[in-house]
Amino acid sequence: MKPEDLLQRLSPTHTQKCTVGCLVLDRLLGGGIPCNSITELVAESGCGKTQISLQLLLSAQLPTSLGGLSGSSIYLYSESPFPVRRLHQLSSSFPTLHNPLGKILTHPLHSAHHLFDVLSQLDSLLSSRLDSPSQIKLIVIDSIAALFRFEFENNPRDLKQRSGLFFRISSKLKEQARRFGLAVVVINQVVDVMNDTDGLRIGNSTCWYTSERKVCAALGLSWANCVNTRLFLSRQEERVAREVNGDDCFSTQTRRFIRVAFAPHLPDSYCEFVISREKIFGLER
Ligand SMILES: Nc1ncnc2c1ncn2[C@@H]1O[C@H](COP(=O)(O)OP(=O)(O)OP(=O)(O)O)[C@@H](O)[C@H]1O
Repeated sequence: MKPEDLLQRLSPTHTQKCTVGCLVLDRLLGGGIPCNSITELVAESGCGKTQISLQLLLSAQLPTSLGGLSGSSIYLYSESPFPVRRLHQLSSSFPTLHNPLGKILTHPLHSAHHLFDVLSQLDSLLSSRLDSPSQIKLIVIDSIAALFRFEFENNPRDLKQRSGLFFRISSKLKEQARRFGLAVVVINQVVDVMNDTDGLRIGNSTCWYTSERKVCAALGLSWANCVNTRLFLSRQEERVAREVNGDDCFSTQTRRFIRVAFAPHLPDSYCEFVISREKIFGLER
């Protein structure tokens, strides 16, 4: 094999992608969420991280001719219970899928160590389903920050252990992603940036703005080095005026944005997106 062939094989530009279920969002992402690597969705609460993940659980089941991965998915969750009703609602936008909820395996997570144990146990399941109609092609972890929040103190010993566990978890995920051709999506939260000196430039920016807060991704620099692609979601409340019986009435409207924070295969770009009852979709600029 020539070096350039190896580069081509490993480059996310050439790897298989999983459609997000919307052409505008796929265009932003160069075709969708790449297989063989880890993609992280970072945002404050209520921005749409879980909604996008749920849509991915469905779009991954689409045939490859429609941008899907023709596969089942695993959803590992640590916070709220698995949102079955919402998934059911979103599935109405995928009428060609037969029993889509039956192709999503779910498992609760109690701690970061538990996540590592669950991932280690997944090897045999992933192997047994390889190249079968029920092969697993997507793993979603919702959310990684919640798992680490309570387990470690802010002292040098705990921080060292925490970084060690980041690398063990991400190495396991990357190994599985490459071996089984999986797309891996990890959800992360944000922390406030208190002053300008707090912000360390990671990717396209030192910090981002959401709901008029200055934030950066939770879990710091060590974890940032564990993911291949980071997508930042934000929201902004806007006052909208409309006339009712000759009077001005004001209401608030939430605008949501998705931005490439860093990715080996994507430029710094963003687009606005909408969460409707039926689906999540991007808006043309
Ligand atoms: N059926 C629906 N129709 C329209 N919008 C919805 C619907 N269900 C949820 N949403 C929107 O999605 C938002 C929640 O998104 P989501 O749960 O993905 O946020 P999140 O970023 O995962 O937050 P958290 O970190 O708290 O889990 C809600 O605030 C709401 O605006």
